[in-house]
Amino acid sequence: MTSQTTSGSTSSQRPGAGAGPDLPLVEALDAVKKFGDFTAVDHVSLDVKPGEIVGLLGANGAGKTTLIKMLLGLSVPTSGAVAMFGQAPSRDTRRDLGYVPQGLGLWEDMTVKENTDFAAASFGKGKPLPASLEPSANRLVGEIGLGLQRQLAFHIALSHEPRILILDEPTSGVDPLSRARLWDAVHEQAESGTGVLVTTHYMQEAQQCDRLVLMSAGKKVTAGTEADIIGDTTACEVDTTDWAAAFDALDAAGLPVTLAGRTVRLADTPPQPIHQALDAAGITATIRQVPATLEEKMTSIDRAIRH
Ligand SMILES: Nc1ncnc2c1ncn2[C@@H]1O[C@H](COP(=O)(O)OP(=O)(O)OP(=O)(O)O)[C@@H](O)[C@H]1O
Repeated sequence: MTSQTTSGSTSSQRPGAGAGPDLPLVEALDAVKKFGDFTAVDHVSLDVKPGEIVGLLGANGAGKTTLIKMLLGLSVPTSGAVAMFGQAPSRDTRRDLGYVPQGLGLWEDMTVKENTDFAAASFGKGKPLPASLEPSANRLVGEIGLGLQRQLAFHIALSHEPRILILDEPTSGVDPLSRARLWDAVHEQAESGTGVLVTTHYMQEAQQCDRLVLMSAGKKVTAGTEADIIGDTTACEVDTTDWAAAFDALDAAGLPVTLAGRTVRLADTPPQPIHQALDAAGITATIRQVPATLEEKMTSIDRAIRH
């Protein structure tokens, strides 16, 4: 890694000067961020290479946004290093960055067109509004719906053709159709070589990423492809005519039972305690061991850490 921490001396490299196909566009190496005695990010390493979509997952407060702010150069690591295009993040490196923060970062008292014009002037290039935003061009951003606001923030983030796109929960509060469209656009970007780092709470979105990094309480707790993360973890599916009674009995026994439709499932639990709880409640059922889903694996990792 050729970077310095954001507080370090300047690099002789220009943004992207050494960025070959496999060199990271953004990178954190053993990054730590403390707020007083509280450690929000605890020795986390992560990178995003051209053309890949990396999903950053974790419950509220896991440290995702704090890590992103360090990668962007908006917050200085307490220790460790962060780099963008092989050098310390700066105003210069941010020219090749598209960033949609959780709060969207739009000027609400300016019109849609004024927002895009302002961004185009700042970056020295821009793109015309897409057809879906054109009818709202002269409306104040504060007066259009959240879905259109998100589309606008995404359009602005892509207008200067960034080499890295960082999206902090880009689809929260967005309807399923708009979410699917946004993900189409994310894939299109990645196929053209842009690296994408995206935080999300939605497992269906996590499954669209090439690699995943899961954070919990500031730490990176697992990373890899969906298959790497699930590994050989299994879940038990309970086949019974009375799924509601089975659910209640397993829940009362303190087992980690969930419902997928009407299918009763228990992740990371051997069949024996399930049989015992069902027998005790007088419920006849067949138990099948099946591969765990990504969500079940994530939940079980998180539960193990918290206990
Ligand atoms: N400036 C700050 N001062 C003190 N604590 C902070 C500060 N910024 C973040 N934190 C704390 O650091 C922890 C991580 O916050 P962060 O926003 O990075 O989590 P997150 O994973 O992005 O969560 P969410 O999904 O809710 O956005 C939280 O406990 C938060 O309260």
